[in-house]
Amino acid sequence: MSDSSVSVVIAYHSGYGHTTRMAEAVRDGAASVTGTTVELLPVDALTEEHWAKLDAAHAIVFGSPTYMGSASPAFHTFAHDTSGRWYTQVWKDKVAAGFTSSGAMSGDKLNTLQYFTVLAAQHGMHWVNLDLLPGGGEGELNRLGGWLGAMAQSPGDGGPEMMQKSDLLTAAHLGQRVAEHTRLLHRARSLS
Ligand SMILES: Cc1cc2nc3c(=O)[nH]c(=O)nc-3n(C[C@H](O)[C@H](O)[C@H](O)COP(=O)(O)O)c2cc1C
Repeated sequence: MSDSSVSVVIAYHSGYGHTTRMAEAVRDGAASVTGTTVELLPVDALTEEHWAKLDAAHAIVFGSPTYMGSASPAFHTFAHDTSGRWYTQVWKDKVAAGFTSSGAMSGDKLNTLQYFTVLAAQHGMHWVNLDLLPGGGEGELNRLGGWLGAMAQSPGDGGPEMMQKSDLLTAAHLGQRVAEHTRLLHRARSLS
C-alpha cells in the first residue's frame, strides 16, 4: 500500500448470507474509489493476522444481521473481544460506519446501527453516515429511509438471492462514501 492509499476493512457477521451480500456491496463501493484497498473479514473467524489488519486499517465498517433487535451474538462477541483495544484506544480516529439486514420492514434495525455507533464512539472512531434522502420507490437508493447506516430488508423465509437490488446499491453507496471520507481525512492528516 502506498502512502496515499487507504485501507478499509469490513468486519461483519452473517448467519445465512444476507449480510454477506451487503458486505460485498460495501466492498465494491469502497473499491470503486481509486487508491483504496478493501478487505472482508468475517468476525466469527478472526485470526491474529486479521486482528492486525483491523488495527492497521484506516476505516472499519461494522456489519451484522439484526437478530432479536440487535446485532447477532457473534458480532457481540467480536465487540467484546475488542475491549483490550478500547483500553489502549488502538482504533482511535479511524473512520467507522455500519450496515445491517433484517426480515421485517423495521425489525428494529435502528437499534443495531445505534449499537455500532456506540461501539465506534467507545473506540474514539469517526462515524460516517448515509447521505441519501429517502427513496420514493422499490428501485431507489435508501428505500428504507435511514441515515445512520445502510439497511436491507428481505423476507425471513427467502434466501440471499431474494434481496432487493436497491438495498445492495445503498450498501455500495455507503462503501464509496466511507472510502471518500477516509481519503479526505488521510490527506488532511498528511498535510498537517
Ligand atoms: C435468531 C434470529 C433473530 C432474528 N431477529 C430479527 C429481528 O429482531 N428483526 C427482524 O426484522 N428480523 C430478524 N431476524 C431475521 C434476520 O434479521 C434476517 O433474515 C437477516 O436478513 C438475516 O441475515 P443473515 O442471512 O446475514 O444472517 C432474525 C433471524 C434470526 C435467525
